[in-house]
Amino acid sequence: MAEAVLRVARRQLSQRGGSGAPILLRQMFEPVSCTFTYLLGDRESREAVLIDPVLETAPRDAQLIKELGLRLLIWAGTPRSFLYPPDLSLLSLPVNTHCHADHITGSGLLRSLLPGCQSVISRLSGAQADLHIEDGDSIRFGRFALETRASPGHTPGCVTFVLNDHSMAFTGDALLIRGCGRTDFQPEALDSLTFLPLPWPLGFTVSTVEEERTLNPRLTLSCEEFVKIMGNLNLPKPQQIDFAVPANMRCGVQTPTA
Ligand SMILES: N[C@@H](CCC(=O)N[C@@H](CCS)C(=O)NCC(=O)O)C(=O)O
Ligand SMILES: [Fe+2]
Repeated sequence: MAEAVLRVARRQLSQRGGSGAPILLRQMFEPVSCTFTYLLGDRESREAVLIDPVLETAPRDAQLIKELGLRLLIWAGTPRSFLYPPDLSLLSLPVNTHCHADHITGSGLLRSLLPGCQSVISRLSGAQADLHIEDGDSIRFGRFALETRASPGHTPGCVTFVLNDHSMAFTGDALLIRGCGRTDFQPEALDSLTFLPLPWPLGFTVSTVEEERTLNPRLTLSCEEFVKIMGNLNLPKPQQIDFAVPANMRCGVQTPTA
């Protein structure tokens, strides 16, 4: 069994890094699907995790990981916005990480570009991966760990990753800055999302729970109002959905394209 698998410990939500060490953090952008990819690393052990890689930018991410002298343990399917929460009670409720509909994950290609790294996604996503995680699982990298919080709503398999010092949360499409992910892909998940009502990104890349609670218009809606609004967004289908979802159910493209 690979080391990365062993590093995913079950039910360790209360565990903290406690080192106070500064984490290596890079936020990267993929402009076609407007996806943020996050690289988190431990400067001491050089172990790293990549959240939400995109197929087209996987070579960029692999190069950066090599340039920084990092060893990628896993990638993790997830978010496009992150929060610095003064109060994590909101985030202990459904937020997200999921099988994407707007782009093909870069995870399959990264497995080829960085041999030894392993793909990770939630079991509830139903997608293939080297490693499936569930609510409460902790993904360790060096002195840090990401705690997995189930956050259905945008999709039933969405999860949010909370850094174990509780300084950051990677929420994905369920909770966007001033927004939230659409709920018409899997409407049965809507109930859970009503706890985290929100609107849409305005170009911001970082926010806080307090800020969203205050400034995110949908946080003040009643459940009924929220359900009504989400049911009447009438958004067009994501352009890549018809081939991105089937590909992502197989962990993306498995071999480098010519
Ligand atoms: N135009 C984009 C798709 C836009 C879209 O549907 N985004 C999703 C998140 C990605 S699955 C979403 O939940 N949007 C919320 C909203 O309020 O728009 C494309 O064609 O890729
Ligand atoms: Fe999505």
